[in-house]
Amino acid sequence: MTKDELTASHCTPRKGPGDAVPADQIGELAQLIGEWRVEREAGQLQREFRFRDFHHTMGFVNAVAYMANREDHHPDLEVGYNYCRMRWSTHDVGGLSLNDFICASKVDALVR
Ligand SMILES: C[C@H](O)[C@H](O)[C@H]1CNC2=NC(N)=NC(=O)C2=N1
Repeated sequence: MTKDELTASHCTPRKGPGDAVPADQIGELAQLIGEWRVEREAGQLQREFRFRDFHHTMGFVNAVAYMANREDHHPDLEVGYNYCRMRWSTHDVGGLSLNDFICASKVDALVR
């Protein structure tokens, strides 16, 4: 898969351990979202974004929220004046599903 294909993909319902990304496929997907930290043990993707001020931070957060609602897949956010720390994981899978990589890639496209 290419980065563009990942970004253009959409989330689908993924439930249960059978929908987790197999360990031997995580590396290949991780290469496509190189700015994210892939925490295999915790089963999550994490990235920190920095902004000029609160207006820019919240513009980004709102764009992410809009995308997440459309995809029905939602990040954990830690937001401050000029930063947003973001984590993606799939609760229904208990770790990483393809949905997490899709959404991380879509977020990358917002700040490109
Ligand atoms: C029914 C609905 O698809 C699920 O509750 C979705 C909503 N958003 C979600 N977001 C995340 N991050 N993980 C989930 O498992 C999840 N499940």
